[in-house]
Amino acid sequence: MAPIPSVEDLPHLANPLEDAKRTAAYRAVDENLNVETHKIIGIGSGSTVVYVAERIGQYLLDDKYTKFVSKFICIPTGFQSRKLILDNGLQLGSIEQHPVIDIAFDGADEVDANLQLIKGGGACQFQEKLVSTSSKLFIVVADYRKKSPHYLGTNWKQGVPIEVVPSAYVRVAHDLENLLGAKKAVVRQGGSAKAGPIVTDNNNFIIDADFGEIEDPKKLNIDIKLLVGVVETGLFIDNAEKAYFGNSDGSVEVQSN
Ligand SMILES: O=C[C@H](O)[C@H](O)[C@H](O)COP(=O)(O)O
Repeated sequence: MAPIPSVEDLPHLANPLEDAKRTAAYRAVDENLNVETHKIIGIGSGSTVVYVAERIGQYLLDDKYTKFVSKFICIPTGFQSRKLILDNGLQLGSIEQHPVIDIAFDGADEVDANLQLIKGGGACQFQEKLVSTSSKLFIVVADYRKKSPHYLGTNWKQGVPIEVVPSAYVRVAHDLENLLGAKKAVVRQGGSAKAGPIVTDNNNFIIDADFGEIEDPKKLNIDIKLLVGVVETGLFIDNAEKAYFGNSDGSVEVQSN
């Protein structure tokens, strides 16, 4: 058993960007997780939420908190997330068993001034949105690159990730470009890791649709959802409560509505 290390005392990681992610994630857990009242915990996907799971694992190892954290049930958002939960000694549960979640933590690809998000850079947005919208509290953790200076689509240039049924990818790409005005809508390929499209944890494809700067993400989200063949968009609207951004100087900026 070991007491939780304070963020300030931690040795720097080799990569300053990882330091920024870790500081944001640790602060977000320390300031929002209530080990006595929270029990069902949503764990997102990506490289920043790794530090959320790590921090919660540190609470598990601290005598003061073990009796609470050992009773946590953590709800994953995909294969990587499940492994994060298990690797940190936490109890794994399912959203079928726990459709109401107390608090969820996850990363983001971009955050605008209204706390609207683009997510899905890692192709996990369907289960992430299922968990984040089933949670009473949803906290975003990110590094400084993710805070948009303006609209969504300003810094994140890869397009809005959209999960689609594989048989519908041609139709959805056509509709995104011809009905909704996407500059381009391209199926995400596996590159050198996999010949052909990547396949999500839900056995679907991802289309990345470039809409440039998105002035009205709420409307765009609805318009995309109405297209036949769309499973879920990477636009997370009116969902996040707060966002923690780790900066390269070790500071953390907190955005809330
Ligand atoms: O599909 C992946 C998720 O939406 C991630 O949370 C998002 O891409 C951010 O990932 P990272 O924390 O690695 O920047």
